Order: sequence, then C-alpha cells, then structure tokens
Amino acid sequence: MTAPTTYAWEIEARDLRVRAGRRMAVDGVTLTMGRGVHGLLGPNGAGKTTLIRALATVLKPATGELSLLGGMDFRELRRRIGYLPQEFGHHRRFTVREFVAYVAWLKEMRDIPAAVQRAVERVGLADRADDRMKTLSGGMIRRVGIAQAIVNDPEILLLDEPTAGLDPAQRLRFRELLAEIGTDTCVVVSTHLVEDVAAACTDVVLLSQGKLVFQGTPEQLAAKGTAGHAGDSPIERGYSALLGLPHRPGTW
Ligand SMILES: Nc1ncnc2c1ncn2[C@@H]1O[C@H](COP(=O)(O)OP(=O)(O)OP(=O)(O)O)[C@@H](O)[C@H]1O
Repeated sequence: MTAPTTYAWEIEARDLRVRAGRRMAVDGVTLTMGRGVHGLLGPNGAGKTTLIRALATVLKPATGELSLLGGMDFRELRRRIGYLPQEFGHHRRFTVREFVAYVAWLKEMRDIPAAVQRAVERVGLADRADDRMKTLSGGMIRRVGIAQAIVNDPEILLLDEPTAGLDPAQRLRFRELLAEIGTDTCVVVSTHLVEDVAAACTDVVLLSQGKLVFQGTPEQLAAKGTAGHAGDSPIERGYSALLGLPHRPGTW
C-alpha cells in the first residue's frame, strides 16, 4: 500500500547547487516537477547527470533545498525512487530475472517474483528473462536497465539517457511506455534527442552551464525558435534559440 500523497510536488528544488568534482555542476536551480514526463535537455556538460544524481540521492546538494516526495528519510525515499544511471553497471552472469530481482530485493520489496515478471514484460523481455545478461544486445541491456528502474512502481522515475543504444522501433515503444508511466508517476528523463522530448514529454527542462534556462511544454519550446536558429525541427530550433546557437553550417 502506498501512503496517501501529502505533497504538492514530487520534486521541489530551491536554489539548488550540486558539486561534481570541484565544479559546481548544478549552480542555483529552482524548479518543481509533478506527475508527467519531464525531458531534461542541455548541451554536454550542462549538469543533467549531476542533477539526476542529486535527485536519486546519490549526491548530496552543496547548498539550497531539495524536497523529494514531501521529504522523508533516505531509506524510504530510495524504496520509492527508480533510477537508471547513464553508466548502468550490471552483472554479466546474472540472468535478466536474477538481476531485476536483486534490485527489487535491495529496495526491500515484497512479492518480488510477480513484480519482476511484470517489469520484464513491460520492457518486452519476457522471452529472454532466463538468459544471462552477457548474451543480450546493447539495446536489450538498456531495457533491463529500464526494467530494474520500474520494478518497484516508483513515484519518481529517473532515467539518464535511457534511449542510448535503442534502435528506432525500440525507441518508439519506449516512448509509449514513458507516456504510460507518466500518467501517475513523476518521470525525469535526460536525453540528447530533442525529438524524443517532442514525442514523449509533457514538460521540458533545459539546463545550460548548471543553470535553468527554460521550463515549459514542448510547444512553448518550439515557439522560441526562428528559421535563423540551428535545427531540423521547430523544437530543435527552439532549443538553439534559448542556448543562443545560430545556424552556422559547417561548424560544431
Ligand atoms: N566527477 C567529476 N569531477 C570533475 N568534474 C566533473 C565530474 N562529473 C562531472 N563533472 C563536470 O561537471 C559538469 C556537468 O557534468 P554532467 O555530467 O552533470 O553534465 P551533463 O549535462 O550530464 O553532460 P552530458 O550531456 O555530456 O552527459 C561538466 O563540466 C563535467 O565535466
């Protein structure tokens, strides 16, 4: 049984600063995120991974406030969060089922076999559930990563570049799954693929150099762009406009 919701937002950050090494990689971010799919965008080094790691309670904020699910102790919080890191470590000799069950066990779940079966089915790996991880393709391993993140039906789901390594058909299915999960969960998904955001996100959060540049709907982001900005689609041009990237063919 889940406790009744007693908070206004699943995620609430106020003037949040988080260090990565010696650098303040998240540098004064204020935002709120509720249910829905929040696409976290930004150029390399913008601070997306660092923000997600702070939301996953892996990194402790240097200053500012971060309230997750209304504030509760870390152990309880971690049971209610799902997290797919960018570099997803797994045990090559574990089967898919063993690995997802192991994560469920770490989260102190009850009725683990049923939850594992459901998570594995949701990512389309039921027929590979008893195969060892080392026999899977890169895209399938990514899907196991998604399965372990959703096995506890989290209230906050954090996915750091989950579509890396997925082929186009898998990406489409993944977007559907995100939309499904986002109806009653706060999903934060970092990506470099602006078209993923347009197709799957209810809300876009754009970071640059550790600061929040924009938060709004994909349509509002698209409306920021003009033909003079870099990009193949309205939303990419909106992204470029907010980052001040002019259209300059032949340059990086
Ligand atoms: N462990 C570390 N030590 C030193 N600097 C770090 C460390 N981790 C991250 N950084 C720096 O902090 C900044 C933010 O990094 P972060 O990984 O959060 O960005 P990102 O938006 O996820 O980037 P990418 O899109 O390339 O994954 C970068 O300048 C990065 O070089």
